[in-house]
Amino acid sequence: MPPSISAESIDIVHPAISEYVLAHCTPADDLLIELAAETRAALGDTARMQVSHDEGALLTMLVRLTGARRAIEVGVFTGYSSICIARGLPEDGYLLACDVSTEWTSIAERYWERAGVAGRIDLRIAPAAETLRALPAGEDYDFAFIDADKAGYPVYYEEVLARLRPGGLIALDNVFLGARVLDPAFQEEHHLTMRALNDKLVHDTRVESVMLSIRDGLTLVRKR
Ligand SMILES: C[S@@+](CC[C@H](N)C(=O)[O-])C[C@H]1O[C@@H](n2cnc3c(N)ncnc32)[C@H](O)[C@@H]1O
Repeated sequence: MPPSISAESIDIVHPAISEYVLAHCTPADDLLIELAAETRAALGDTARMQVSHDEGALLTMLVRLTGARRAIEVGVFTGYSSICIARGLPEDGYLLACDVSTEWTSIAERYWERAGVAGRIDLRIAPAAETLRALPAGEDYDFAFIDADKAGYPVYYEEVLARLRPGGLIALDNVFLGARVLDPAFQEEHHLTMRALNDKLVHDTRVESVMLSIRDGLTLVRKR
């Protein structure tokens, strides 16, 4: 366990570095910029759930680098990350997109159409644990992005891993919980769950993993 720290006392990434990083990625296109703006205008502070541009660009790159054809997203919101994933897939690629909100995903569906990726995305509105458990057994998927309710992460991880091909990749978002994983003052269920999952991944011999300090922390897990 690293030394405990007050979550309020640190910036995970210094704001100046954050700004510099954003200015030095391939820029977001007009559609993603418009989606981010509409999400902010419609949902205010809730828009913070959306992945940042650098993280979205990383998702597209990871999907391309793994040569993924079939992907899963757990946590769609208004569709920014699903567009980034779908764009990395080939024309006949497939993205299973899980969420519980028709309100938020109705925005996503509009933007998927406009991005020309709607045909690749299969939206399932139901608790993701149910959707994943109902998938047939078999290592059919190449890539997964987990970015939904944090208490559900251990189940999402196990269900996705069981369906991932060897060499496939899972990306888990928000593994720092705003640095609260380091601060023992935070003892709610999702804090305990994320701490335990982060610790478990280190010794999980089924995979190799690396925790990246991009944004709120992104762990990449490659199935052996
Ligand atoms: C952090 S947001 C996802 C952000 C999205 N990846 C993006 O970049 O715009 C989390 C999403 O998880 C969804 N969610 C929460 N609980 C869920 C559950 N049990 N099953 C599926 N989705 C869930 C929420 O409705 C919300 O849209």
